[in-house]
Amino acid sequence: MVSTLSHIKEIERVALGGQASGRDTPVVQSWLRCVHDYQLDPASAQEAYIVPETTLKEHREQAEELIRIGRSGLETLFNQIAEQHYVLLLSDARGVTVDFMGDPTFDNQLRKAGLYLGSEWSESRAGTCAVGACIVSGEPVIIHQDDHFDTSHIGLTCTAAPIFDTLGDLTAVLDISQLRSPTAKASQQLALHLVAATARRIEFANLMARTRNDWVLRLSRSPDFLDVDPDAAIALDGAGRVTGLTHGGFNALARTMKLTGFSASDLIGEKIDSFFEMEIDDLPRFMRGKTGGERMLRAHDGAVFFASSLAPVVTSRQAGGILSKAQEPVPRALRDLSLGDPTMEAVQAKAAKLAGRDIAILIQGETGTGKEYLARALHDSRSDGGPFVAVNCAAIPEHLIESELFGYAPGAFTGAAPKGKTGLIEAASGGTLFLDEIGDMPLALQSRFLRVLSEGEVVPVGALKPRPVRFKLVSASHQPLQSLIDAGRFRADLFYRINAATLRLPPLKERQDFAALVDQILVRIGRDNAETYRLQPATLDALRRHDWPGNLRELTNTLKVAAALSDGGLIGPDCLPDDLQPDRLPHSAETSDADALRAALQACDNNISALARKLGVNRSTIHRRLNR
Ligand SMILES: Nc1ncnc2c1ncn2[C@@H]1O[C@H](COP(=O)(O)OP(=O)(O)OP(=O)(O)O)[C@@H](O)[C@H]1O
Repeated sequence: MVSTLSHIKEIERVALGGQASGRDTPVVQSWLRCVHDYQLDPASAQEAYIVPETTLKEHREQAEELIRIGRSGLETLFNQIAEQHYVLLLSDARGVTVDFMGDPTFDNQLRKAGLYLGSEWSESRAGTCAVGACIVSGEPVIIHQDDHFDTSHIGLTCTAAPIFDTLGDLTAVLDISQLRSPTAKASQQLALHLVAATARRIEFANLMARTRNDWVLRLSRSPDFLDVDPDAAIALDGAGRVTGLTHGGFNALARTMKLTGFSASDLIGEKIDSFFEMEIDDLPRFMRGKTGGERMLRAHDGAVFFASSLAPVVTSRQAGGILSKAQEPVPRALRDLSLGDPTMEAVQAKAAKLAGRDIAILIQGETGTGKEYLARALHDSRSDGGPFVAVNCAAIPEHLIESELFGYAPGAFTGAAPKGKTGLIEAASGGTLFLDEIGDMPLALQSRFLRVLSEGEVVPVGALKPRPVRFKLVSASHQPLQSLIDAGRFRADLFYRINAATLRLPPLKERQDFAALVDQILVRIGRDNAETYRLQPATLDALRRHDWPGNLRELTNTLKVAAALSDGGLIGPDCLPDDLQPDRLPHSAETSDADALRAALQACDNNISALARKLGVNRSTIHRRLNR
């Protein structure tokens, strides 16, 4: 084994841009994050950290279902490896070990080494380690002996694989570790294979437990293990839309689309026939008992899989979208979010699960898609209340944003209020801090904010003492933060802190519940004006044809104006702005040709005004069409 000193020197050399001697790329990347992002010092050894009993209880409660579902997989794995003196850790997405199996004879040594229940293996605390590196990269990884950053851990060998939930978010990490191991890293390849296979099985068990009302399509490249240990699994609703998937399922679908840079949640709601040469009615064809040949399934990119389908356990569909895919009740504040759009239903189900948890949420979506609306709904769903403080990082001038966010001490600078000022971060303590357009936060403030998140304290400008703060963080951005990171304008470590889970709002023009949304907004406007509004069919047609670059905000404003211009609450197309005016008759079947137009006119006793009223267009439009 290498000496402590040479290990420290190697990390320092790598941090200064030097070559690493035969290290794997994930190890080098993690070392660089430790030095540059978390400012860890390789020369200062920190023993493993075990969280206090009460904190562990909270983490275990949050991971309770996963622990239950994963238990049999963990036991099987442990039986395979216990003789080699491996221990097994299941950590949550924050790196805290919530389940553990090891040989009790070595309890003391294992506890001291941090291979124990409650140990925290986040990268920012423990330095390069398998659990931490796996949380950051989302990939299986071996961190062997002096791959570890901290010299306290360089005796250990640790191998970890991620576990993703059915909507594609990393929810846990499975790790197996040994106190002592052969020097060669290659000795751990079998361990890597075992953790990755167990993680895959846990994801599958989780998908099966959560999608009892749906079909499950299992896929493998070979027919032999298709029914017992498939490579991938995808849950589908009665209309053939994706409602959940394992990580293997995500990879399989992503490969058929030949797309990169998108996440599993982008695939939720997509129809299965956009990936494979099959319809929903073909699912029974792939059930058990069919021959291998009958179960072949071709993807649109030409790849061939063996497919096996499982019918829903409960066939009655829940009406109204009030129950999420996991059959958890959706809190009242989140119920209005989707009126039948599959993508929004997935967002709603995910939001319902996240709302009560202390998990930092990032909402992505074009301008006006309802990011703040969703942030507030998440806040209103929490039983512990507290203030909701919304800050638009793009709207505050750069020279003011620091004092606005952090506050300042009395006399901190010329022109400051004599009593000082409480910052918005502190004002959100006990509630929710909503940071809109977080991509516009200046870089220097990003580092300060990162410290607030890691230490749970805020230091106002000019103040000497930090003040404790505890808030739920919801951030939003209309720009893809990954591209800001690539451009050096956003810190990657802050990105990981604010983005424990992502909710992605679809643009309005892609929503399938458009008409219901229009109705809902009109009911709200009607309530404010003590009026009842109705739309002429042609008005809805015109609304549907518009592109809505301003999304829900533009739609809400358009409907407010249209309601104000309506006569007796009936909204005709003439109440819409110029760019939405139908310049020709609607393309409906009855009016698309001359015969249909004549028939429609006759039905109105050849009264052009009556036909124009019925179709919701101007009389001049009818005249123009008749002339043509
Ligand atoms: N689910 C919804 N149902 C009805 N109206 C909504 C919904 N979501 C948002 N709105 C309305 O759309 C408008 C824009 O919403 P919001 O401000 O939340 O969007 P945003 O994405 O935060 O916008 P920006 O990117 O400009 O900050 C608001 O008037 C809001 O009331």
